[in-house]
Amino acid sequence: MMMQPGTYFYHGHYGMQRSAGLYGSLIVDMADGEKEPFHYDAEFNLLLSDWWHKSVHEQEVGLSSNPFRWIGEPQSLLINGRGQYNCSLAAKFSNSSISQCKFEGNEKCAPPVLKVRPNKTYRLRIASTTALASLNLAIEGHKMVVVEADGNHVQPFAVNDLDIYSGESYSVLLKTDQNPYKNYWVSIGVRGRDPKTNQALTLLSYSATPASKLPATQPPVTPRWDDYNHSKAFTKSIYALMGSPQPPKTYNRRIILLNTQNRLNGFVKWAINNVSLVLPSTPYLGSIKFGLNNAFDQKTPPDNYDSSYDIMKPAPNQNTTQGSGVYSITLNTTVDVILQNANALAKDVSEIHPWHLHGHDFWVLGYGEGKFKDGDEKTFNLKNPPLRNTAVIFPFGWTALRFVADNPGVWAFHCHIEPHLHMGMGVIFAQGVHRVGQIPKQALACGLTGNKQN
Ligand SMILES: O=C1O[C@H]([C@@H](O)CO)C(O)=C1O
Repeated sequence: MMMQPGTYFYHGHYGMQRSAGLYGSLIVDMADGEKEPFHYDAEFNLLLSDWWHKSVHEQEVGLSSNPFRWIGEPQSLLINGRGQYNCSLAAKFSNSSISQCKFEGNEKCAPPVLKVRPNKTYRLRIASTTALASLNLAIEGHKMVVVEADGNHVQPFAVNDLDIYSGESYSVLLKTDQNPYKNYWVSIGVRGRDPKTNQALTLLSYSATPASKLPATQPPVTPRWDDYNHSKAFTKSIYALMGSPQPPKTYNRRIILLNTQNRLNGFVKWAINNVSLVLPSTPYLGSIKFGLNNAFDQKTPPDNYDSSYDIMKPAPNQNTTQGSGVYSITLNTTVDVILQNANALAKDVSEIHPWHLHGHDFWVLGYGEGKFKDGDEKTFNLKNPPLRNTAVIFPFGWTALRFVADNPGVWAFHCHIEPHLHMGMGVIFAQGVHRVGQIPKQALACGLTGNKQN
């Protein structure tokens, strides 16, 4: 497979392996002789994540229990797998009840310091593999120019801070044009949920200044967690770089996916068009290729939801069904997906969900408030929508995506919040499976395909 140059990461996808720490960065460089459409002198790579003290096993058991036990907010935010718990680099500025971390240098938990030379341009590659947290990153005294999103070039734009949701990646350019005799805070905080987690902090440290010299200033303050206008303003500033592939002008099939939080015999679930995803024990690819119809439930999930459903209120009937969630898509057709957010179980609550598609990029055609309705497609951006593989839905809103089903296989499309996927928040797109060649033996090893050859 041809890999598109850019900033990516990999992770385990079985159970909640990603929450347990099974992930890493994956950077694809430009081919020899090819150049990025922007210049930089050096780069840093920041993979962001969140961390709980409770084991992932205990988290999974809690989520699958009746009564339901939610995982709560993370104990730490991590930068390249490193973070602090009961001390903070910036304790004296942020919260007097926590103590200031004392670093001697080279501690395992110490975050990586970004050591820079003055008057250079640095590329920061930033990716988020958090289990839950939506994040905001800011660098004291420095603007960032966004140039890449999920491996695709975007129209450069300058920001003071950047929102990043689980599953996403960005590259930003940073000019080291400030006083080189000072160090500057790099701060990461939680967005979209009432944060109970300390900021993650590290330093942008100019070569003339030792990293041990902490700034005397307050680290950048993360925008209020529920200031969604701030998040929307950032998200809606992202456009494809001129010359990027444009979307087809029309679609063959439109699938509207209602996102709801539900109950099932007292268990708490998430469901899409009232189907809560349960992954079968036989992997889909082999069972579909070999026509093993009893390997998973063959019921086709609906392409839409009941038009009388009031997305602004808790559902009158909170029950959901469960299923294998497989949408069969005709190969090489254009599919529009409208992700429709709604009120969760509790009154006046609707959360952010970053949706991630395997096997494809999609164009993000637009966002809207309330319920998607006929005529809203007139607001779609068909000229320069960004190509991405992850896009958020905001509380009580919708997000419209378009993709061409040109990659034979079986692909998950799911909320990238790990506990939400575990609770059923995803669907499956199957396309052109007869065109898939040899399936690796390991991918047939379990369930009904256990002794299949192909
Ligand atoms: O899926 C979730 O469950 C909890 C809460 O809704 C019920 O405890 C929460 O904050 C989620 O995101």
